[in-house]
Amino acid sequence: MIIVRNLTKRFESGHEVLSKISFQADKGDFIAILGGSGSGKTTLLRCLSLQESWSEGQYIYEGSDITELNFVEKMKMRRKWAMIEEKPYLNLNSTAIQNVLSGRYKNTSVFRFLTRIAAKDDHLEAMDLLEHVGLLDKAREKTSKLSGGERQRIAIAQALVQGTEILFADEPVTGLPPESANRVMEDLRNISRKKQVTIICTLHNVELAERFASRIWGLASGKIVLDIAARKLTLREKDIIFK
Ligand SMILES: Nc1ncnc2c1ncn2[C@@H]1O[C@H](COP(=O)(O)OP(=O)(O)OP(=O)(O)O)[C@@H](O)[C@H]1O
Repeated sequence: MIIVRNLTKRFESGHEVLSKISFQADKGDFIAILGGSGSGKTTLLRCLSLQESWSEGQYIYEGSDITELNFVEKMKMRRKWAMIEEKPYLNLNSTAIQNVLSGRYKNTSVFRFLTRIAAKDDHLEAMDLLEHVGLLDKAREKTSKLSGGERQRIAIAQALVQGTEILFADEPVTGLPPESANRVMEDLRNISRKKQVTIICTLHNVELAERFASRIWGLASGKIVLDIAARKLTLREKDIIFK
């Protein structure tokens, strides 16, 4: 469980980009963050994934106050989290399964890291994740031959092979054709439901948030102005978010 209280982020210029953000997120929540351009969506995701420092606020994960942890403890905590971006970082010359397994090497022994020899269990888990994202039949395919949507689904499997408990996704479907975007969103939903991974995802597309997420946050001027169980938004709610 994540509990955040009064997260505030100011950049050096003094510009307050996030103001007193508070929420609780549970295992298996699939949260879509909607908001206009410049509302602070990416900054919020970067703060929550500890890629940006905070100015003020408390961040509790599984009972530990993260803001009070030292560097090593924070690094250990971060191993349970993963981030996927609009353009996934994959080795296009490797096969799909090799890319998925490369997520595992971050948490593995030096010998395996150097030799890139995967344990049988890791291999089975990677295959299981490829099945989850519907790409088992493409496991041996070179990644350069896969479509944008398929690459994003490989990135999701790669993120999860680390035993990830929280997945942050920054605009994971931007630029994908509608069918591929639907498929990526469907995979994220399945993973949150079946593997109880907490997913926090920024989106531009309201309809995708309504259809696939379990919860919608509306962000405007650095504040959460709407926090509801996902459903079709009313015109008034859209106005509040995108005014
Ligand atoms: N490093 C930085 N220094 C100063 N201001 C920044 C920095 N990064 C972002 N900002 C500002 O913070 C605000 C929020 O930016 P952010 O990228 O989080 O918005 P966003 O909601 O993700 O926007 P978009 O949907 O256009 O990607 C913007 O006004 C932006 O100019």
